[in-house]
Amino acid sequence: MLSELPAWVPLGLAVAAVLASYLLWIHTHWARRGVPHARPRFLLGNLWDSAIQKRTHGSVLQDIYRQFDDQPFVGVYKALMTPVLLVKDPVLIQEVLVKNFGSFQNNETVFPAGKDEVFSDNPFMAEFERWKDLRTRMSQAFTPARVRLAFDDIAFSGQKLVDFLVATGDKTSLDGDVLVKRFTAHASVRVLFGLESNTLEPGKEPGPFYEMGHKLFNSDSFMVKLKFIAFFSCPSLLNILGYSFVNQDTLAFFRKLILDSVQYRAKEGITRDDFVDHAAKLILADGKVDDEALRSSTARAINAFVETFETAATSVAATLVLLAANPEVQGKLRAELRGAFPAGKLTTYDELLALPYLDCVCKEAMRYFPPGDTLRRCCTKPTTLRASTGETVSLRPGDAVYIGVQALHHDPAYYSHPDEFYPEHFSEEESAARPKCTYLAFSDGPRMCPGYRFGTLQVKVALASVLLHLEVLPAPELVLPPQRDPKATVMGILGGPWLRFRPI
Ligand code: HEM
Repeated sequence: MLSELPAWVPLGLAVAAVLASYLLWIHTHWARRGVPHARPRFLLGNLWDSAIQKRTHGSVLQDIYRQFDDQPFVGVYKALMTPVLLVKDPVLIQEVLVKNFGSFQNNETVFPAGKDEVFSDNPFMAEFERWKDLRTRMSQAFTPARVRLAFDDIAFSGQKLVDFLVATGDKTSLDGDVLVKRFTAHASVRVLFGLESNTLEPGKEPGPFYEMGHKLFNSDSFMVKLKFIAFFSCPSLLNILGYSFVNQDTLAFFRKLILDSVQYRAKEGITRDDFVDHAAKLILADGKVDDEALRSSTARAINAFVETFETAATSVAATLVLLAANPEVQGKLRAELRGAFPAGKLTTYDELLALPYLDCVCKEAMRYFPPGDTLRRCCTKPTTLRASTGETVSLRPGDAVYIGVQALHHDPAYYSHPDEFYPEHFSEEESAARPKCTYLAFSDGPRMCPGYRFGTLQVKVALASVLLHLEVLPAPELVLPPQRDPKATVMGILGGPWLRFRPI
């Protein structure tokens, strides 16, 4: 009977059997390890809705986190059934981020050196050996002393923001994202390059610094958009799509900026302890331009600019939206600010940072909408995680581990009013009662955000400047209650953070 079948049939059956075994194998990764796991969709896994930008990554993970309420960790599958361990127990989270950093030194997606002229030199994307040097350089640019020195420049930009809003008046709806990026671009250009930009001129376009910064994460190119989706959902696809994200116009713009500034300062004998001065020492050897130093300084300049421009801006925009939606919190914050700065002008760094309610509001906004809603690590050394409840899970190099920041930040076990905007979450008593690693807006451990002081200062200056002079109102276009936009690369508000500002 068998001999009557065409020759390809047994071969086809064998291929089908191998394929079926393979599919069974990849769909049972967590079951075979005895790890509680979410039931995946065939080949698409559990996180597909975020891969197609239907929902945010943080909210998909939050559902799984809540579904496995009493488990310290959960097995999850990404697209094509790539397994990921979602770590929920704060003790284990501390283990991954801080105590056992030696076994989790890399982020999930690593850019090989030189693949992208800019992002390959960003500590966030760098593999451990290169990370050490890049991280040190980035941290040196944002030491506490340097952040303190930056206060006057940022406060100046805060006043420009107020002037811009007063000139605009309360009849015009403004996209808070564009508005705040005009402010962060203005402040970053002053701090990093010692230049005055025209990003905050009323009635005018935001100008090239805004355009260049905005394009870095919000490219018009379909291919770059696809690469960002792959970056978060299926990093191995970048081996096919390529790792190059930053376009040549942006590179050329910043290269020229650095070179012109360095040469101008050398000619005029100007020194100013900032990014350009440091670049000058590397780039100009005996009056000649060192091309490799110019390349790496340009990459560092763009990375510093993008970090100071984008993430803080998304936080400020989201906080303004939350304040517009919660006028009583806004009123209480304004009262604190007016008490501290009766002349309507921010005086000193120390006075601004000493304000307790401003601190609570900033932390609460980043709890409610954490810009990084998921932390993604890669296991780099075989290790076993042991939960406080006794369960263990063994991990091998290459295994991905996720921490659901959004889920933790909205867990009623750690926050008394998890789904409300409630700054009292950060009162001394509530903060003291919370276990470590349950507030991760800036993460924790050696890979914690090196710009947290600078980012916090930008957020506080922007909020304090605006609230001292203007009432923040929801524009008719604003969707309430505010929600995160699943299509945003970093963080966005669904429908746009539309606001109006009434001078008071
Ligand atoms: C409100 C503003 C900001 C927020 C909420 C924020 C948040 C974060 C978060 C959550 C991470 C991930 C850390 C991890 O993977 O464990 C991160 C990493 C990073 N951030 Fe920020 N950030 C902000 C502003 C800044 C600024 C102003 C800089 C400029 C220096 C900066 C530079 C970086 C870098 C270089 C990394 C990668 C660190 C590494 O992998 O070693 N960030 N940030």
